[in-house]
Amino acid sequence: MISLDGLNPEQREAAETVEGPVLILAGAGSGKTRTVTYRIAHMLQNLRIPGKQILAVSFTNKAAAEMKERVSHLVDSRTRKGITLSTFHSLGIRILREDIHHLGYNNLFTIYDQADQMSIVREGLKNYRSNKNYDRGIIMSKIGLLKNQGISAEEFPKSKYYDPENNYDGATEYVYHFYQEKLQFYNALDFDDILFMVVKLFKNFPEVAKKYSERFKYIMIDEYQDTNSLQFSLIQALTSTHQNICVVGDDDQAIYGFRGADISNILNFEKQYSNTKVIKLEQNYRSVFPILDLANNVIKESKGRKEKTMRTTQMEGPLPQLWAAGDSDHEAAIVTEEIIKLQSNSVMLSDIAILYRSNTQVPPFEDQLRISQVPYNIIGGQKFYEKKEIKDIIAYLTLIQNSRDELALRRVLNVPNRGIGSVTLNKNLTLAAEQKRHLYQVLCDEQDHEGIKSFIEIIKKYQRVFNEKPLLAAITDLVEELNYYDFIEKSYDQAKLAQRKKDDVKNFMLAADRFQDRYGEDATLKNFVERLLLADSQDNQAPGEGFKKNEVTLMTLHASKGLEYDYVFLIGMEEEILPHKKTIQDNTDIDEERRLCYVGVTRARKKLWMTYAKERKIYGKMAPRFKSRFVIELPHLYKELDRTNFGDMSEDEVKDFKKSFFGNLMDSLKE
Ligand SMILES: Nc1ncnc2c1ncn2[C@@H]1O[C@H](COP(=O)(O)OP(=O)(O)OP(=O)(O)O)[C@@H](O)[C@H]1O
Ligand SMILES: [Mg+2]
Repeated sequence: MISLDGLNPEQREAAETVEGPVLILAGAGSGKTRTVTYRIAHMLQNLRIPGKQILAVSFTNKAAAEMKERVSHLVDSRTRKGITLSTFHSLGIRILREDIHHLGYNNLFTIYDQADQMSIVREGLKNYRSNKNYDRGIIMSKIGLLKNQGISAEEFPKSKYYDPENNYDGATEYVYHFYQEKLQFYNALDFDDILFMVVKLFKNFPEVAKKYSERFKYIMIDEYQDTNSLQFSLIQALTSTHQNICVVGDDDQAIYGFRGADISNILNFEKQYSNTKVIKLEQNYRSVFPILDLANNVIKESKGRKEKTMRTTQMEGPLPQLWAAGDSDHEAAIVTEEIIKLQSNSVMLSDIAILYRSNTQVPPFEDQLRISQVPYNIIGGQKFYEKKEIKDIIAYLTLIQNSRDELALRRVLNVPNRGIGSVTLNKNLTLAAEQKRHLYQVLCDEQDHEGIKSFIEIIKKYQRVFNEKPLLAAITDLVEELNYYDFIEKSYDQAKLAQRKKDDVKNFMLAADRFQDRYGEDATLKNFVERLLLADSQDNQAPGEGFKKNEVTLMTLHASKGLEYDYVFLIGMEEEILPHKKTIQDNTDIDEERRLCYVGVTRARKKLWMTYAKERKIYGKMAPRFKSRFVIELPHLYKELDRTNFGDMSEDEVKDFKKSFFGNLMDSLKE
């Protein structure tokens, strides 16, 4: 038996109520996620509910991985076998792999990333006859937003989102059609398609929806305040045969409105599901009183919220600090210095996080941490899978799996060089278009071109090899067959650079190796490629990774949701960063920025630092900066320190200081 003694009476009630709808609406750090974890353990171990009937959905891969880990501490692997703990996206992919054929796609579809998406939009715009210059990014994000509202290209002109006066909408309509047709032809989906297609599938084929609803008899959703209308439709479909749904969330932490999340999903839950048991949690177990006090006061000003009270028993703790830095480099320098101090007081680096509003704040911190040899990990920042060499290999793997993927095909057709120039390519593209066939099929018929013949041979050969050999062995063979290391060496003049690229490829192999270790028989090419493509913006973990390393964590406020750290640095606490410049200019949802600030503050358990720079380079020019409005009203709740070293230096001294600072930086970059 699992004991539920680790829960307070309200949490316990939520964990024990497994039949019927349950809503836990409570503030940060009140143990919502912990309750879900214990609830799962209770169902598995005490009620003997088979794992395959349980579905728990988290917001990010990292949060899902944490939940998995917590459950694995509570119940052994046999008891939890078959359970689904995932994100909406991985759940969606699983469903589509099983059933997308109903929609006319093949189950081995590829998932396109942003670069792939952009190149199709570009092509679409080229076809769109207009003398106007349209911004691809705007069109791309319009399409994404539409998909998140469940609106197809056909439905767009009839929807409330269509404005005939707006000439972007005309272009978007055209490109949306073009884009969707191409994707289907290539047997590919983009990220937004995943849930879009699942909802379409469930709508058009109710018997498929019923199958999943009967499979997942017990459903839990964490961070429910950030679900959008597609996710809501998905949940409705999954609960069409029962009402065993438990959602947990906090309206004060709704931070994805900009991506179409709809806070009314949580606020109206009781109306959607009659007889909902509502549970409130008021005890905060995470943060010491001074941090909680600041958080409560930051969020108090937010409009239209459900009033909540939060108490803690951890009354003792240092006051949060607000540091003024000279500029962004100085901000990074004082934070790094403090981290080194913490480290020398035996604090684990894995208990420290640096949180920020936007990725543009990261470079000075990366530089400082590297110079100071403090190990760090940037969540969602490092674009490992976007490096050219890695993308090439992934393209091979994707193509081996889905030969209809024309983007992957075109990417590597002549990599390494096989003498297939653009003339040859265009000839075959025209042929494919004329015959309405896939480029790959057309190339398969090629008799004369040696380069094409050898390319097709490789793809065909490895379609076999990946079926016969374990993943790592097959990838190793492929890289050798391609002479890929040679190719890298020839492509880069600088030996060092070539070496670095080769190391990237080796790291990729290590990732495959870890993946194989972790997933054993399930480490198929299909699953591996999927995991690679799912490493979305919030999550750059290499596949198979996920163990806590002793590194400082750097991530955006958005990515930090649900996580906690003993020591937290909230950087760039200034106007035009938090709140973001765009929301100030458009005077849109400043409250969403406020909630973001609340999320940041409530990540800290023991101590919180906030920093801002008095000056910052904006578009290459130094400009004065000001403390964020979110804290300016609350000076009694933190200790303010002016940390500008430049305070009593002469101008020349400042110059020298900067020169020596940047000198170090340049040296370290040269290393
Ligand atoms: N009853 C309890 N006894 C001891 N510790 C608890 C209890 N409930 C929660 N905690 C601890 O408090 C911390 C916060 O819990 P948890 O992460 O579940 O909160 P949350 O409500 O999900 O927060 P967030 O809104 O930030 O996601 C965790 O370290 C958790 O283990
Ligand atoms: Mg949580």
